[in-house]
Amino acid sequence: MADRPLAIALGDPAGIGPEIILASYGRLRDAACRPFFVAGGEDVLRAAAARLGLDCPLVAIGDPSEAASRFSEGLPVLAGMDADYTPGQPSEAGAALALHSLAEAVRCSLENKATGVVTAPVSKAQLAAVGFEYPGQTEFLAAVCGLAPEDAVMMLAGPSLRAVPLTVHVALADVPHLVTSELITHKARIVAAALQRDFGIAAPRLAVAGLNPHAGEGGQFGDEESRAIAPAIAALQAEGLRVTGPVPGDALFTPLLRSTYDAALCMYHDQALIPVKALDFDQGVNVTLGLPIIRTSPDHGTAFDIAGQGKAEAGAMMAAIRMASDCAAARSHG
Ligand SMILES: NC(=O)c1ccc[n+]([C@@H]2O[C@H](COP(=O)([O-])OP(=O)(O)OC[C@H]3O[C@@H](n4cnc5c(N)ncnc54)[C@H](O)[C@@H]3O)[C@@H](O)[C@H]2O)c1
Ligand SMILES: N[C@H](C(=O)O)[C@H](O)COP(=O)(O)O
Repeated sequence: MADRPLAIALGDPAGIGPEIILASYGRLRDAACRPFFVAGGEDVLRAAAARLGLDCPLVAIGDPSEAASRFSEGLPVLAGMDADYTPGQPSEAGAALALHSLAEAVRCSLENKATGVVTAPVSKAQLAAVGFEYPGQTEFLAAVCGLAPEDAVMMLAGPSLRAVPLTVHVALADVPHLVTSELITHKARIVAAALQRDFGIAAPRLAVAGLNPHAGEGGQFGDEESRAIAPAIAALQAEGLRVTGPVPGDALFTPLLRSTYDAALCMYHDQALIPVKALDFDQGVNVTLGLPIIRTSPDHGTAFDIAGQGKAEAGAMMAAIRMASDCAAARSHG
């Protein structure tokens, strides 16, 4: 089923999701990329196109199986879910649509009607206001796939760097207690397997960051390196994985060191995400590793401050669609 489409989740309709989806369709329609459809939001997308003067025909579909044959006619949109389009003004109705669209896109993928999910940005605060019980979509995806939260691994990937946060949507004060050998070995194994399966890297090289300045300076600035990180690296090496570290966080992203690994395993959210967004913001992709389904997302958020103004760059959304398409190809050839 080479033309099984990707399912796009609309994201928060008050954010830049609608406009970057429309722009991505315009630029990818004739590219060597898998066809895709949007799970709901036909009125939202039509209003966004009108506001921004985008010439993007929409095609209402009743089932994902119609998407591939109609993709050249217009952007296929699964009928039946909608809300008002009020860019920059998030609402509970918009958050509810974002949640329905996400759930529907994932359902299509789990039922093999779609080949993977690309999620446009949501607001975690807005989702929480309508009862979403997860800190982020990564944790939601783990749950709907029947996995534990630590089995779904966030990776940010751009042309310059792939980086994985060991701890994700938690307070910085909680990080030292969450850095354990068990969590490091667990996530490193998932990353290595996913780099093989989805990215075609036969023998992935991982570099593991330290938590403290100078990776602890021999214990002077903290014991997480000696207590948890170094033992985890030794255990992974004993399994035959190509793992180095603990590497001081301020050295890990120099151009020279970046050339020595395929992914950096970082200890906390911003240690991993700052370098990717600094180097590759317009091409960065958030990909969830370890799931039975493919899931990618642009590396940025809802950008309510610029929504509906024609200022949003669609590069990261296009990169997310392309990466999902490439991962699907890698899995079908694996
Ligand atoms: N993939 C996701 O679903 C995702 C990712 C990150 C943050 N978020 C959510 O987004 C909301 C806002 O988060 P934030 O303000 O920290 O980050 P943000 O990425 O939304 O915005 C940060 C800055 O980057 C700009 N920006 C973002 N995307 C852009 C684009 N494509 N083109 C041009 N400029 C762009 C914004 O205007 C803003 O100045 C939060 O509620 C957060 O939960 C969602
Ligand atoms: N941590 C991500 C980022 O800052 O880019 C973002 O919040 C998305 O997370 P989910 O994919 O888990 O929603």
